[in-house]
Amino acid sequence: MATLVLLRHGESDWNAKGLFTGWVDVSLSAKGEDEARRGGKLLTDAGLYPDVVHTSLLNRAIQTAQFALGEADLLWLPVKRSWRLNERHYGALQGKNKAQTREQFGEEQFMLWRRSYDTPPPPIADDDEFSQVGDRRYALLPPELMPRTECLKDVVDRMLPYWYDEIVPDLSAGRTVLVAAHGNSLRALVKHLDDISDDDIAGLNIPTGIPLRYDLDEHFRPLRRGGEYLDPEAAKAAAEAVANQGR
Ligand SMILES: O=C(O)[C@@H](CO)OP(=O)(O)O
Repeated sequence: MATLVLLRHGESDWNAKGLFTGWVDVSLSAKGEDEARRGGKLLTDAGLYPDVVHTSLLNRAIQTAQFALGEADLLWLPVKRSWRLNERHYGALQGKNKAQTREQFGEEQFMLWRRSYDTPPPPIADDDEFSQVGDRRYALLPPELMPRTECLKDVVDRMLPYWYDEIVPDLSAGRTVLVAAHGNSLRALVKHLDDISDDDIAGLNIPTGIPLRYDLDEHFRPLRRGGEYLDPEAAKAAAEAVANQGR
């Protein structure tokens, strides 16, 4: 059996302001820092000690791992980072207010962009203030892989190679793996793990800062579908709050 722990970053400054964030590199809010520390405490309270951590290239996930691992006295852990764990690129919606977008385009279009499996928002222009073109952290990314927008299906497609090539080898070596990432990159991973249909994934929301534990069988499939949040009640309330953003 292998153990995987998924951790969505704590609340970011833009989560607090209700803005679409995607690849824009915002920091944790003070509340988000507290959530991340609490996530670390939940790990130690559960006796869960990761051996390795994987993060996206975005500060809010990196900071969350740091705060959580600091709390657990595990700052020394080996770490791997990849753009493949980044948040979904939100295209031209990056930097836009969710409630205003919903008012402007209507509930149906808002939800299609936000939660449908295969409808990406319009692409972002390279000269948009919230474009990542030219960002040094993606300098080694082949230009044809640099997204200008993504739907969840695109995230599944770019995340899965990292799952198979980098995370599964750690799990099969017997390591407990912590993945600190984002609402939509973790939805992509949970969709794969729990084999959730393209339609049903629209209803899945991941709360900030609450570790989600998966014990996996020899085929790296969950022993228990849906895994187990280390604070299930708080996770349920927080997932509902995520679902209701923009309302
Ligand atoms: O703005 C974003 O990048 C994401 C996560 O915060 O938002 P949503 O939950 O609306 O997909």
